[in-house]
Amino acid sequence: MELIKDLPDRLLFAIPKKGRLHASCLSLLEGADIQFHRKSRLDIALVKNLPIALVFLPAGDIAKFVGEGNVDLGITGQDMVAEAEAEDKVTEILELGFGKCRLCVQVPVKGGATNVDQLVGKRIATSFEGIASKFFREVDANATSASGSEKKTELVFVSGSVEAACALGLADGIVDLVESGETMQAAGLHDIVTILSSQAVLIASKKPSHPELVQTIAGRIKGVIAAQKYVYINYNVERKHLKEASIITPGRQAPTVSPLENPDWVAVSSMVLKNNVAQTMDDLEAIGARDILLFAIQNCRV
Ligand SMILES: Nc1ncnc2c1ncn2[C@@H]1O[C@H](COP(=O)(O)OP(=O)(O)OP(=O)(O)O)[C@@H](O)[C@H]1O
Ligand SMILES: O=P(O)(O)OC[C@H]1O[C@H](OP(=O)(O)OP(=O)(O)O)[C@H](O)[C@@H]1O
Ligand SMILES: [Mg+2]
Repeated sequence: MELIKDLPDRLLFAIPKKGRLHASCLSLLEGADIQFHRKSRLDIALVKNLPIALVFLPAGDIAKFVGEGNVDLGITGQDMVAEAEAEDKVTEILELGFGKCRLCVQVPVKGGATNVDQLVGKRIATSFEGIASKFFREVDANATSASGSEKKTELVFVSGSVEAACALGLADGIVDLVESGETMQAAGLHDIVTILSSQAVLIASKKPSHPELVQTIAGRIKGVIAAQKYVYINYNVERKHLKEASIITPGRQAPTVSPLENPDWVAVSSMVLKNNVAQTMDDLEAIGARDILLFAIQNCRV
């Protein structure tokens, strides 16, 4: 941290140092042309082409550091922001579209509880102590007012491999993340409640040291994300079908329409959502569009 104190002129940008979000963050930085060289074992890297220092921290600590203003900007999961109770202390600038998962109450498929009320007074293993205790305090309170019993659900902290806790006899249920559901199913568990949905986000402290640089980085990252989300489509269509074509590929403002030598035909180009592009091409073919070409977008500002 001494090195950080020596960097007053640089914006401090925290990146998860390992784990699920690390690789996607590095590719975002590359797409945003944030150039750096990280020396082996060093958790600080100076950016060569901007007055920024990257700080590599555990994803779980980033919300706290940004919330306290120790670093200006960071990428972490919305679950981590909630767990650090930093929702009011940071500004969420942008959802990044990766690290998507749900934080769920999970119980054994065989012989486990069928709803959360049946977990009152039982043991729950989790590494999300803050969120889980808030959730079960409410479940306990509802059970108390319904039945008069004052049982308290017990939380057992585990730092990883949470799914093993039930099989090992440590807990009757767990609170942990689910993405594909593979880990949960392999452990013989199923989810009975989703406490929150999460994805990676770009967050800033309430008073960043270089507000204009925060905007520059946010703009660049927005461009990289939009470029991943859209492709560029180009095709020829008979002028009489232009209205239908514009409905199929409306673009962000409007499609670009250019005349062709043959006055009955026009060339159309437009940005379209990547995840629906096969359907878009089918629809264009159905109205007689020809020479449909698709291009990847390297980067953009939209
Ligand atoms: N399976 C997953 N799919 C998608 N996103 C996930 C998944 N697991 C975790 N995440 C997201 O990534 C963030 C960091 O999780 P990660 O597993 O990298 O950290 P960790 O559990 O503290 O570290 P590690 O697993 O390396 O010990 C989580 O807070 C969550 O937002
Ligand atoms: O639904 P899935 O696609 O199976 O993903 C969910 C798993 O991913 C995370 O674990 P991670 O791999 O980070 O290991 P950890 O338990 O050591 O944190 C999370 O804690 C779940 O165990
Ligand atoms: Mg993990």
